[in-house]
Amino acid sequence: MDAAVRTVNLRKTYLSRGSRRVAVTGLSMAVPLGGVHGFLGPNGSGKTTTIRMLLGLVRADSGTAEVFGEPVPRRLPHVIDRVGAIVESPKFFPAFTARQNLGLLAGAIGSPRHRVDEVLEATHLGDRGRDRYAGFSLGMKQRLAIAATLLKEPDLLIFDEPTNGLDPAGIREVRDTMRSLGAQGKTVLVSSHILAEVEQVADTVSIIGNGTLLAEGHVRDILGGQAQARVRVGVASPERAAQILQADGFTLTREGQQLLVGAEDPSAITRSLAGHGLYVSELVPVRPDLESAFLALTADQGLGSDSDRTAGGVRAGGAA
Ligand SMILES: Nc1ncnc2c1ncn2[C@@H]1O[C@H](COP(=O)(O)OP(=O)(O)OP(=O)(O)O)[C@@H](O)[C@H]1O
Repeated sequence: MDAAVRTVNLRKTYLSRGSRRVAVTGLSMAVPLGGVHGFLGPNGSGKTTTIRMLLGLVRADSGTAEVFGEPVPRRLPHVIDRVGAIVESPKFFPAFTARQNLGLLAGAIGSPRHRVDEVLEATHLGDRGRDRYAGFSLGMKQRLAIAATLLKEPDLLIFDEPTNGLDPAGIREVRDTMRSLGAQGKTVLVSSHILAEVEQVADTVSIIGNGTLLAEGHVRDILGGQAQARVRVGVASPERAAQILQADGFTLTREGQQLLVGAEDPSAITRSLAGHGLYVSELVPVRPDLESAFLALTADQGLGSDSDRTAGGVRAGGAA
């Protein structure tokens, strides 16, 4: 597979208060070319450290990393023009308009002036270019940050938790922007600990915990591999229905008056119950989500034993 980013056995430790803290260990991951790739993990799992190593901001202890096939940091100067990144909140002048701020940046990096209007359009800020930065909502500020990374027409965009601190509307705006960049054929590597957010936008994901890879691939494959399809069944006599279904080999759990039944094909449930004179009033497939897959994966890793790593915890949901 051609990869925009590839790491092999990457390791990074920090010296902290006299002891070594392992941030990333044995991390081998690949980000395919084109589309949105979610980089998922709980707080403290090593996402920012990995991104910083890719950008040459932190040096790995061992292992290798490549961006567009070039080993980094050694050959980073050869590919850096193809990479745009937001790792920390970028600084803009509050009293300047969006267009003035981008114009300054374009001048500094040698991008042609017409790029300013193009990137404002690409981030749906075309009609806000003459507004002052100070009056922007958080979502608009973040989209302006994305606009700034687009000035030099990068092929790879790296966003570290780009929706942190945004309200649902801002999250949606940034998500739509990432989706449209991915659809244009750019590679967007976006880190997050908010699973619902990435699930809605990513084509592929890498999930890490404790600095190492837990799962990687297409979202649908990870969902398929982790969670059995379930169906919520409403029926007048749930107790009797549970007995019948269990006798027919279904696994299930009771939820009040309803049953959650493991089944790929809901019609198998109706067939089984109707055969005993029971008719369902409700039959709703429960979609397996990345959150359950993620929690199952990270639970195996004993996340939670290290108070530092889990200080922020895993935030599931939260997206609009
Ligand atoms: N400069 C540093 N010095 C010491 N330890 C650090 C440093 N940077 C990160 N760490 C530690 O390395 C581990 C990984 O941190 P990192 O920021 O890479 O994780 P993360 O997945 O990006 O977390 P978050 O979602 O909270 O940003 C954590 O235990 C963190 O405390």
